[in-house]
This record gives sequence, C-alpha cells and structure tokens, in this order.
Amino acid sequence: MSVVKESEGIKEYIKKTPKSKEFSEKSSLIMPGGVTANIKFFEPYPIVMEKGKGAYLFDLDGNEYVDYMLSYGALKLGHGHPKVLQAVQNQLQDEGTMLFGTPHKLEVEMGTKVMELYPSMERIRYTNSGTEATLLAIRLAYGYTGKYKIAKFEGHYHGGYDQVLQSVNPKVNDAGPANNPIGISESRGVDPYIAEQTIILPFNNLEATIEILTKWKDELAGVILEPIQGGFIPADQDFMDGLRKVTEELGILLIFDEVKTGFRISMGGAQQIYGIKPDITALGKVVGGGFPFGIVGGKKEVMDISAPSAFSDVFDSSQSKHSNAQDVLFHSGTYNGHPTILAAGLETIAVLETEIASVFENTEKLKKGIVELFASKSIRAQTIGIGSIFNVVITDLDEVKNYRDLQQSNFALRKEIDYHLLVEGIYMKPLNRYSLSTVHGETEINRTLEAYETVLNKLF
Ligand SMILES: N[C@H](C=O)CCC(=O)O
Repeated sequence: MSVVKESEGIKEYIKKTPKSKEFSEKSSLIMPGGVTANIKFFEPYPIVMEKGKGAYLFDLDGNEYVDYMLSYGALKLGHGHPKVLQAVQNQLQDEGTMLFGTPHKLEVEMGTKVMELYPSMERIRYTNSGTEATLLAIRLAYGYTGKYKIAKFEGHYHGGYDQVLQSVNPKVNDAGPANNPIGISESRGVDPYIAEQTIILPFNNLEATIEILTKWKDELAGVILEPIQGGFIPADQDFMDGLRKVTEELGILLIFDEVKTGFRISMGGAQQIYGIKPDITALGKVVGGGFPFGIVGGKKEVMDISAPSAFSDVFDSSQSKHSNAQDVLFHSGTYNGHPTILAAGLETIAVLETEIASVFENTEKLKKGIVELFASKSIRAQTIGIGSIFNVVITDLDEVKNYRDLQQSNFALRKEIDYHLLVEGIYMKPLNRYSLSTVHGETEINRTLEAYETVLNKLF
C-alpha cells in the first residue's frame, strides 16, 4: 500500500481557501488557536463557512461543499430544513417567549416521544449538550449505587470533563497492554485524582472486560460506552449481551452514550438494534434539531433519585427536617428543556419518522461506491458503520473491532485523500467520520463518488 510522502493536498487546499487563511490569522488574535472548540481546528487552518443550505456548505471564498460533517452528525435533516425553521418560528410566535423558566408542554411532548422510541428510558431529564448528559448519567450512577468509580472503554468519547477525558485517543505505546489498557489523560488540567477513579476497558473483548469489572466491582458505579465506538465501530452482539449480563450480576450500572448513535443508526438508537436495555442512556446531537441539547433517561428507580419532590434540594431554603440536600441528586439548569430547542427536536423526529429509511439507503450506496473505487486501485479499504454514519478505514485488517485495530490503519493516506476531497468540494474534517442527512440524495452521492474517482486517479 503506497503512502503519500508530501502533502500536495494541503498545498492545493491553501490555494483554494485564501480567505479562510486570512480569517484564521485574525481569529487567532481573538480565540486561542482561532477556534472556540478545539474540534473545529485542523491543519493548517480550518475552512471558515459562511452559509449552509440543505446538504451544502459555502465558505468565505465562495466554494461550495457537500457537507458530510453535518456538525459532527447533529444535522440529520441537513442545513436549514424548512420544517424545522417553521417549527422554531411557530414556537417563538405562538408561545411568545424564548424561555419560560417553568415546566411547559413541550417538555412532556418530547419526553413522551423519546420514551416511546427508547423503552429503557422510563423517566428522563433534559440537559444542554451531550457532554452534560453523560455527566448527569455518571452522577446518577454514583448516587444510585453509592460507589464512586466509572469504567469506560479505550477510544470512546463521552465529553470533555475529567472523569471521561481519558484514553480517547492515546498513543498505543503509552497505553499498556491491549487487554488491560491503562488510563491516559487527554488534556492539560485534568485532575489526576479524578483521572484515577476511571477504569479503562478493552472494547469488544468480553473476557478481559469481565476480568477488569470483577476486580473493581465493589468500587464501580457504572460502565459507560459508545455502543458503536466513535459512532462507527459496532460492538459485537455477543460482547453486548455479555456486558449487559455481567454488569447486572456485579451491580454495576450500564450506561449507553448514544449521543452519536441516537436517531442516527435507527430511531431507537443502538439499543434498538442490539435489543439491550441499558440502565441509563445519554442522547444529544440529532434530537436537538441543530441546537444545543441533551437527554438523560433510564430506569425509574435510578432517575427518581433526582426528584426534588421526594426529598429536599440545595435551592430549598426551608430544608425539610426529615431530609437534607445530600438525599436528592442535584440536577438543574436555567436552559434545561428550552422550548425552542424542543420544538426543533420534535419536528426533526417527525421528519425522520418518515424519511430515515431513505437516508440509510443512500448511505449504503455511498459506502459501496467508495469501496469499489478503492478496490479499482487495488487499495484495501472499508466503509465501517451502521445506518447513516460510517468511516473510511484504509487497512489490511479483515475486521476493525476496536481502538487498537483502528490505529493500524493508514491515516496518512486517508488524510491526504481528505484534503484532495476538500479541494473537490467534499466537506469532511480530515480523518473524521461521515454522516448523511435526509437531503443527501442521488445528486450528492454521485458528485461525491466522482470527486473520489478524481482524487484516486490523481494519487494512483
Ligand atoms: N462535542 C464533541 C466535540 O466538541 C464532538 C465529538 C464528536 O462528535 O466526535
């Protein structure tokens, strides 16, 4: 397999995006690195977008791109879907406010819908992001079990806080044996004490996972995982069944982080596909209809420990004689259950209920086309994923099952292809996963495959 030595792709990218370059120089004087979320950065500077419409993004230089990032998968109806725009407008006009600061009807409407699609969620709470959702899920596990360690899998991402910002993308040489990985913090400023409370597990390795969970069972409150790693590497069914069984046996809560997979790989997420009921689920991205949103749901007895009606809480100055703040699990937020966001989310779900199948069909066409184009150049590549997310993995392995397998793939070639694709008008942050929307149709798929063909012909 040939590896491209010098990046022609980056050179062409720079030629095509002079205004983004100029903008990034200025924005670096305002925001560290020129970005307000590290994930938005890539070398030598990210493309600065100015408009979005349907499946397309338009940058400062007037270049048009078919967008496969879709804001890290959040926009499952594409950019500016008219029905979502209308729902947002209607909510603001009809209800006359952006925020009630009280319970309101859309909270229950959304909850009813989500609980119907995710039967494991017997009670739910709203948050303002997927990160906040996993944070609450972990606190619930601590509060319910009275244990204060959490286990996560190597290579899985659950948000940017200390407990889970561990071994997301570690250097394999530093990360210990594959069947007993050690925790590596992924940021400066992570409190080493908190990092030590996180136990790292090997994905899709049931035997080793059971051994580690058994060792820590008395201290572990929960196991959190992306049932589909990074949104694209699926757990084996046996692994998932075994994990559910052992967590039940050991009194450890099973937490599904379905922020990426919820409403993307099926309406009912990975849990629907695997037929597994986790104890707690975190949702985000798609269900916010493009706005910041998260949902945590789970077993009634677990969720109900946050009910202020049962106990007292930090905001209750009367502090009942019979209980104190520690008896209730604190969860609050001024913007939780934001009506405009709920309106956008509900409309998104309604559209997906009729259109999700076509997104899956189109995703399959694109995946197949990409693999065929690689094969025509005798390059071994796979398009790994379920539903409307996948990743292009250039590898000699027959199967990619976890983080360590993924690290053996040819990232250098994939990256070079991605820069050339950007030049050809396909928007994909280099090395990231593909997400499709209801508005990615035949035109966009054909255009993408033509771009791939052009790039592969150029490189090989
Ligand atoms: N919220 C994350 C970054 O800030 C998104 C991670 C991902 O979707 O890959």
